[in-house]
Amino acid sequence: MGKESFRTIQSLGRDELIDELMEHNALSSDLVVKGYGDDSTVLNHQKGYQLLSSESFMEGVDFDLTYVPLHHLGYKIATAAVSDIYAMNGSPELVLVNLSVPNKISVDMLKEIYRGIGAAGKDYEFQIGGGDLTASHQTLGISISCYGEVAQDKIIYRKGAHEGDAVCVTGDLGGAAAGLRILMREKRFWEEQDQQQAFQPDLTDYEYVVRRQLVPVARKDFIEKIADLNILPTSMIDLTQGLASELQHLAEASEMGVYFYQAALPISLDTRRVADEMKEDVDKYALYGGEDFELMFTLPEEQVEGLADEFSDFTVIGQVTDKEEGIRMQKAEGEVVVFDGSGQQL
Ligand SMILES: Nc1ncnc2c1ncn2[C@@H]1O[C@H](COP(=O)(O)OP(=O)(O)OP(=O)(O)O)[C@@H](O)[C@H]1O
Ligand SMILES: Cc1ncc(C[n+]2csc(CCOP(=O)(O)O)c2C)c(N)n1
Ligand SMILES: [Mg+2]
Repeated sequence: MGKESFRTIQSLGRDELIDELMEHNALSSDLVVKGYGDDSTVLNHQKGYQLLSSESFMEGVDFDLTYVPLHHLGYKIATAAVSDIYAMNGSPELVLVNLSVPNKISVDMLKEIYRGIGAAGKDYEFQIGGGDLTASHQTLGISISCYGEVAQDKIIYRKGAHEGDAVCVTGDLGGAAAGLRILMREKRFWEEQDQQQAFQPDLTDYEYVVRRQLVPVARKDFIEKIADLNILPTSMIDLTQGLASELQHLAEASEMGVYFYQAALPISLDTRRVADEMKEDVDKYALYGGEDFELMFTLPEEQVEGLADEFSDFTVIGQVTDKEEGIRMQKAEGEVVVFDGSGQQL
């Protein structure tokens, strides 16, 4: 391949890259209700729909073995995979685990990863159904594919948001990014120590954010609550890549715009404290940090109160608008900023 034709992956961006790769897909099976482009792939099934999601973590890119306990790693990747099933209002049933293992990883270390996946299996109620195991030269790679199910009349896509709907998020945002900042800082301290063995970081002041980074929890509780209350959001997505990017995904799929309020972003005090310490803007953690695994959903305005009466762990951050309005955020001081196609603030 000539040098002129070498296009870097960065030059395209993630969504464009996936679109281009998928041009090679030759078949569209009757089994497939929604191929790629939502949180899970949707297949026909006698009783409803089958859901498939997949998640890959690479050492050095998605986790760093110097500060990630292996059982947490197992739990976290399982959380990421099931979160995409919950984001379709489904329930996970089974996972396949693919491991690429370098020599530096022992049997006991792999068992620790599986202990984490097993603990997630208990919490989220899935079975480990199999997988694949291969060697790797340097870095550990783990990928989990999750199979889940949802009734046909209960599935929630990214599309479906209506003008005027309230835009809501569960939990609080930016905590995982704050936790990552702390862990990276401690790693730097550790590397700068002469006697590295002797150094024991004290993370007790940062327990909440470090947990948000290392062992995030997928919102099974929310999915169960809306089932109980017979509430069906008009659209939903999980917050893996940060609010800005996922707002873009939801708005695009729904062919709508969103107007939201910076002051309404739910951010915990622990997260704010870390941003202050780092002299960073805490809203950037929420907007661009990712890995919170909370759910964002849209709900007709008149149903918000009914949900709020029974479930308190969610926040209305704005409303769905016409597509032409784009994605806009009203800052605390009143100024309105527009987000462009890549989810970056203009
Ligand atoms: N290599 C790939 N080939 C084909 N489709 C892909 C590929 N990678 C991702 N996709 C599809 O693109 C869509 C978006 O995937 P993406 O991983 O960005 O978000 P996601 O499924 O919500 O997961 P995450 O939790 O990682 O954000 C999904 O429907 C997914 O199936
Ligand atoms: C060592 C290390 N480097 C970076 C990160 C941050 N990180 C990993 S995945 C992700 C979201 C996108 O996920 P996806 O690729 O699934 O969309 C983010 C922000 C980390 N946790 N550890
Ligand atoms: Mg997702």
